[in-house]
Amino acid sequence: MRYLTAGESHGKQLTTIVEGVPSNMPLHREDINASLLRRQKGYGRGKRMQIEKDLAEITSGVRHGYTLGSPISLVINNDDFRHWVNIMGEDPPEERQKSRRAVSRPRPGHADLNGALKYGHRDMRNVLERSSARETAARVSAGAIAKTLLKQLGIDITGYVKEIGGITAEENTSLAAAERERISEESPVRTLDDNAEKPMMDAIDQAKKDGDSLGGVTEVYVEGMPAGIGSFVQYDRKLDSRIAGNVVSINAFKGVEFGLGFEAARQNGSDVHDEIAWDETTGYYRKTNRLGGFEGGMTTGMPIVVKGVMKPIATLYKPLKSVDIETKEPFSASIERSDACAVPAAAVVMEHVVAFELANALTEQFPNDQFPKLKQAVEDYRNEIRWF
Ligand SMILES: Cc1cc2nc3c(=O)[nH]c(=O)nc-3n(C[C@H](O)[C@H](O)[C@H](O)COP(=O)(O)O)c2cc1C
Ligand SMILES: C=C(O[C@@H]1CC(C(=O)O)=C[C@@H](OP(=O)(O)O)[C@H]1O)C(=O)O
Repeated sequence: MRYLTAGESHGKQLTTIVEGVPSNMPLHREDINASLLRRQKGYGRGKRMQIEKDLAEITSGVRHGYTLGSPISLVINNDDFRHWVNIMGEDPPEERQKSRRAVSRPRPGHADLNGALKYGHRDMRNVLERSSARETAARVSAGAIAKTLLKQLGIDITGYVKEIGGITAEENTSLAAAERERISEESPVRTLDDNAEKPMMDAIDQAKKDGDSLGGVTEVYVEGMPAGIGSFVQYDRKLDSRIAGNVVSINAFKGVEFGLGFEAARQNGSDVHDEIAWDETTGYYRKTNRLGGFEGGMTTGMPIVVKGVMKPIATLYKPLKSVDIETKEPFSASIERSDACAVPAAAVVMEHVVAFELANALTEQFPNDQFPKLKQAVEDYRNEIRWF
């Protein structure tokens, strides 16, 4: 499976094309829209999210609620486009086009300057429009299709917030614990709007007051992946590395950990590796899951536990210094709107990005044009490895 996205942040719409989804898999736009709605929630987001109401329209590849095996295309409208027609429209009236100011002031922490240098754009709007995390809505729509596939194979995946601005979700009341309990439900990632997460919300409020922003740690937890998915035989077939690359491809993500992650560097081997056991119902399993579900680039059959690190939002009300590319003069970046913290939304994005890579690995390992046959092949494999 693979997908491509297209679309500018304030352009007309986002487009996603997903290829390689087998035929005869039930798929409903409601499932995709539920995911999109979750991505829009979360304490700390700016005014843009009040304007958008993300809904995906399936424009090809699905008929009467089943996939056809042909490419699935999806479109999501940018409701904000109506405010940007003169700037982002294909054919704005000429007099307005003349009065339109080029963006010549690159924002630190964004793609603006590097993208301008690379593509030769003196108007950095040509960079920032596409580099915006608006694109993550399209990625979630692709991931929602993958999640539908995984769910029908008995694989549940959920993403949640672990940490914001150095404040960790407490284990007992945490988003993590609550989410794990509800893992097989529709998994509405909590949106930092109840008392358990009050310290995080306070920290976001304080950052906002200070004109600052916060990052954090998100975690994705996957149950039900059979052992042996991925491969050790070639570097680019290692599934953990493919997941890591995909996580870091999300806007503002700077690091990934599996299981104990960086903590493993500070432990003895006997406190890091997971002993192997077997019983009739489960087959092989690990007594602990400190490695987070991967050994040798392949799944172990234990839950996959992967964390992502999101840097604080780059656009700050407390302006950072930069240089105007026309005058070469320094300036302080001023802004009109931005998120103060997008970690809850990013947890949903990460969940969908990981889901896609898992679905991709499964369809590679059990290639079949027809979903019911793929499902049977996965079931046969599960039975086979239980008694291996
Ligand atoms: C869901 C989400 C929302 C984001 N919202 C903003 C925002 O409002 N302002 C901002 O400066 N960056 C925001 N970002 C991050 C930027 O898109 C990102 O930092 C920028 O494109 C540069 O890419 P890099 O940080 O991966 O190097 C957001 C990221 C995500 C995942
Ligand atoms: C539009 C989304 O996120 C945007 C990502 C983003 C950025 O710089 O990445 C900047 C903000 O956009 P704007 O400049 O229009 O306020 C966010 O709202 C979204 O998540 O759908």
